[in-house]
Amino acid sequence: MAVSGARNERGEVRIHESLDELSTDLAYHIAELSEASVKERGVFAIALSGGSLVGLMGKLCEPPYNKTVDWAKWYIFWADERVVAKNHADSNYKLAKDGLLSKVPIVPSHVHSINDSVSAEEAADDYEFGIRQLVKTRVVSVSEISDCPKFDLILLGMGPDGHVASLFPTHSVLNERDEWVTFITDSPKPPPERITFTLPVINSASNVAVVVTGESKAEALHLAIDDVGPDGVSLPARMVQPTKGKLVWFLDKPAASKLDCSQFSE
Ligand SMILES: O=C1O[C@H](COP(=O)(O)O)[C@@H](O)[C@H](O)[C@H]1O
Repeated sequence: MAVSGARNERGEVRIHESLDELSTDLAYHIAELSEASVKERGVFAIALSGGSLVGLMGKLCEPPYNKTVDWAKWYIFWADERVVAKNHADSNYKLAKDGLLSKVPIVPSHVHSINDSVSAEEAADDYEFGIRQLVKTRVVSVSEISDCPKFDLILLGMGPDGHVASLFPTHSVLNERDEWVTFITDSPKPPPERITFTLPVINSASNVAVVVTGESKAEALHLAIDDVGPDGVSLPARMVQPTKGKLVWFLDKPAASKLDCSQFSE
């Protein structure tokens, strides 16, 4: 059974016995948020990441969710994308298409992937423009306290270095406050060219879920979640602090192995 505990501004932490248990909990969480959002707004605007996350969402393609989720109301975005062709092995779109989108009845026009035939800078501008149009029509809500889009759910992974989306440690894009979507051409993790949601957009979401598995991420997770003083301040994963939204961490035991669990409640 997952151990859950409210941890001040670091959100709710759910530690799972196995990846199977984590996947079950994650699918349940996403389906619940989808239902609530469709009931309240008539749509569900969800932003995906790449990496290990997509495989862990696999149970959404199985019963009961393949039938019970209102897929026609889903609008799909990416919190980050690699600027490569959509059929390239590094494409986050391809990963999601192969692992999820092709297995459930999502409306093709609701899938908002990047323009892969332009530069990273143009792709970021173009992606932001598209989101602005959807904010105008309220497919994506708007934050009451910033002019940012308010996604119903942003799903993030975290790298062993503590990066989330394509926001890498010490990179200047961590300071971006004006753009919704920005770009980098020097990612320390290949491929180098990427677009990414900025922190103000991530922190304006109604819900953010960060999915982290594996022992290689335990130290960064400790810095991201525990009270570590100045050591963690500049870690991108620690900068994920939704202003009004709910933050939930979905962890397996190896990833959580360096957390100070004394503050968790069952
Ligand atoms: O490069 C990326 O890495 C992160 C983490 O990936 P993971 O495989 O270690 O889970 C991912 O969240 C991001 O979307 C992706 O572009």
